[in-house]
Amino acid sequence: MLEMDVDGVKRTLLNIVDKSRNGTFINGNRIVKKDSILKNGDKLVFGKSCSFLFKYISGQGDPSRPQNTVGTRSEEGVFKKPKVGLSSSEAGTRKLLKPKSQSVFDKYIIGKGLGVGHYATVREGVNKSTEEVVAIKIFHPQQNDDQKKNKQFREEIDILMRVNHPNIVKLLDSYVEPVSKAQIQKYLILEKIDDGELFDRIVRKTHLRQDETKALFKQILTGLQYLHGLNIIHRDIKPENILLDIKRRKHPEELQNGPWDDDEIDIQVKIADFGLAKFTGEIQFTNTLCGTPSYVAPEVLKKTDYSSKVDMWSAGVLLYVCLCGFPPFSETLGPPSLKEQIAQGSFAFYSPYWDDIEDSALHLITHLLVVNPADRYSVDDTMVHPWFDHSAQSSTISSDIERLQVSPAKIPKTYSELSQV
Ligand SMILES: Nc1ncnc2c1ncn2[C@@H]1O[C@H](COP(=O)(O)OP(=O)(O)OP(=O)(O)O)[C@@H](O)[C@H]1O
Repeated sequence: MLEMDVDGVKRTLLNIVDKSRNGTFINGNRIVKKDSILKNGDKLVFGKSCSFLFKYISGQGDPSRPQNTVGTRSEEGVFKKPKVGLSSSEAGTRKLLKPKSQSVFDKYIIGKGLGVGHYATVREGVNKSTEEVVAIKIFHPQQNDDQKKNKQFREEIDILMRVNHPNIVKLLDSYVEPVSKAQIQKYLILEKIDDGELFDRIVRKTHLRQDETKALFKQILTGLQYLHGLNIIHRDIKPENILLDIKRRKHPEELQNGPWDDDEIDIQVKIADFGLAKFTGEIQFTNTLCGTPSYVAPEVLKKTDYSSKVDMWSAGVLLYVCLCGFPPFSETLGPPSLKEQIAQGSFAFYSPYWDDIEDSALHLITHLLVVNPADRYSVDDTMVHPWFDHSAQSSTISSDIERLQVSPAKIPKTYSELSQV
C-alpha cells in the first residue's frame, strides 16, 4: 500500500513492484523491474497461473477517491469483491466527504488514437453511463514533484473551463491519475471534433481557395476575438491546432452554408490545444518561450514581453500558408536563417503562386506579419479588413503590393509535397 499526494489530495493506493524473474503483467504489458499503481479493472498476471482482476473495495485506496472518503485502508481488502451495502455511519461519511471525482477509467472506455502532439496523445473515449463520445487528451507521464507543471495544468483547466464559444473546443472534465510511486498522468476530457485538422485539409488540397480561406479564417478570428476579450492568449495558433467539424451532405438538394466542397454543407472551425495558453491577467505581458518556430512571433523569439498580438502574427502565417500552401518563413528561403527572417519580418509573395490572389489578402498579411506588435493589426482590426468585404476593397487598398519573381528552387516545399516525402 502506498500513500501518495495526487494533485493536492492524499490517496492510498496499491503499488505493484516487480521483483520476479518471469515478469509481472498488467493488462498484458510487462512492468519489468518497475513499479506500477493498480487501477480498477486492471488484469494482473504473474507466476504460472496467477491472474487477478483488480478492483479497489469502494473507498479503499481507490485512485479515483481521496483518502478521506469512506472505508479503511486494510491491505487484505483490495482483491475482495466490492461491498454492496454501506453501514449507516459509512453512508453518512460518504455524504459528507464526497470524492472530488471518479477515476477516468471508471467513467470512460478509452479507445482509438485521434492525434499526437508534443505534450500529449489524444484518444477517443466513451462515457460508460451516457455513451457520449469524447476526446481524451492524455499528457505524457510526469514526475509528481514538478509543481510548475502541475500548476500549468491547473491553469490550462482553469482557462478552458471558463471558455465557452462555438469556435473553441470545449473542456468537459479533467483527471489526474497516479501511474507509479513517483509519477502521475493528467487527462483532459474534451468535446470530440470529428473531421480532422485544417493542416490535413491544406495537405490534401495543396492550398485553399480564397473564398474557403476567408470563411475559415473569419471563424478563427471570431474564436480569437473571444479569447483576447477574456485576456487569454492562445500562443500556439497553427493549422494542426485548428480542428474542423464538417456537416456532410445527405441529400443532393441540401443547400450549402458557405464556399465548401460539393459534399459539405457546413464547416465549423474549432480552435484546439490550450497547452500553452495562459491568462495575461492584469499584467498585460508575459515572457515564456513557447510555440512552434514557423508560426512564432519575433517578440517571442527575442524572449521579450509579449501580448495577444503574438496570436495575430501566427494568424498571419496561417493565412499565408492557407493561400499558397507553403510558409512565409523557411530555411529554404535563406540565408538569412528562419529565425533571422522572422526577426526581420522578411517575407515576400512569390509569382506565380500569389498572382491570382486579391491584393487585399496580401495587404492583410502584410499588416499581420509586422515585427513591431504595436503596429501589427489586432483581431478587431483584422475582422473589419476590406478583404472580407468586396465592396470596400478597391477604394482602400493601395496598389503597391508586389509579387516577386524567384527561382522555383528557392520556393519552400508545400505541406502537401512535404507529406509525400
Ligand atoms: N478535441 C479533439 N477532438 C479530436 N481530435 C483532437 C482533439 N484535440 C486534439 N485532437 C487531435 O490530437 C492532436 C494533438 O492534440 P494537441 O494539439 O492538443 O496536443 P499537444 O501535445 O498539446 O500538441 P502540440 O504539440 O501542438 O502542443 C491534434 O493535433 C488533433 O489532431
